[in-house]
Amino acid sequence: MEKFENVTYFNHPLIQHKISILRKKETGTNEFRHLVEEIAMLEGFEALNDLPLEEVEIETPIEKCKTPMISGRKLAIVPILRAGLGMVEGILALVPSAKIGHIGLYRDEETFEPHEYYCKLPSPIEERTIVVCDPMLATGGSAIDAITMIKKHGGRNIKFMCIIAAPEGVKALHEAHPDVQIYIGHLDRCLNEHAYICPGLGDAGDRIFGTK
Ligand SMILES: O=P(O)(O)OC[C@H]1O[C@H](OP(=O)(O)OP(=O)(O)O)[C@H](O)[C@@H]1O
Ligand SMILES: O=c1cc[nH]c(=O)[nH]1
Ligand SMILES: [Mg+2]
Repeated sequence: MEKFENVTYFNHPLIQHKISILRKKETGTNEFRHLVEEIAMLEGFEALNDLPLEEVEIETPIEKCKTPMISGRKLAIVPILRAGLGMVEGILALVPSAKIGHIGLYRDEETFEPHEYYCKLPSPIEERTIVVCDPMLATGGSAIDAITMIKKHGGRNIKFMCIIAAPEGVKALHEAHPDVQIYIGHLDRCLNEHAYICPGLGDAGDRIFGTK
């Protein structure tokens, strides 16, 4: 797989271990949901390592002092529905004041093309750091369309966070949006004839919500 400057792969053992449990077909809905949330928090810890700080004056029980606090640009978390919803609480645990947008996309089962059914973003979107999340980056079509939509609304500072990616999706997303920082829990082997990630974990939305 070609190396791209804007792509971060997590090799932390805790993330890798949790992803392995996610993959198991016997992992049930409740455990699956908790794992997705925990992985999102661990990835978010790294993905948000460039949030700007400012020195703020506070008073400790001992004396007044200046101390760093997160400042300036505000955060928007934008899950791609449905499966991206599973990652929101994990990121919110790190930045509870973040605003949340939603982009509704589903992939046509035959053409694998994404179809939009919802878009609501917090304003002013152009002043926010935006974390788009979706556990799966397969062909890349959904992530590409979601980010195109956000840019049309004025979003500029965009990060994309996923749990499992296929090489095809990473390449396509990088080529379509080279300005977007991409965070990937694990890079899998390839896509199959149904555009599912191999070995993957199956349909993330169905596993999070217990559908199908
Ligand atoms: O990279 P792509 O080839 O576009 O595939 C990835 C998309 O497919 C899944 O969503 P799905 O269409 O299954 O919708 P759901 O989350 O509602 O189940 C997944 O959560 C991504 O959004
Ligand atoms: O493997 C895949 C591909 C797309 N969407 C999923 O949920 N899983
Ligand atoms: Mg699905």
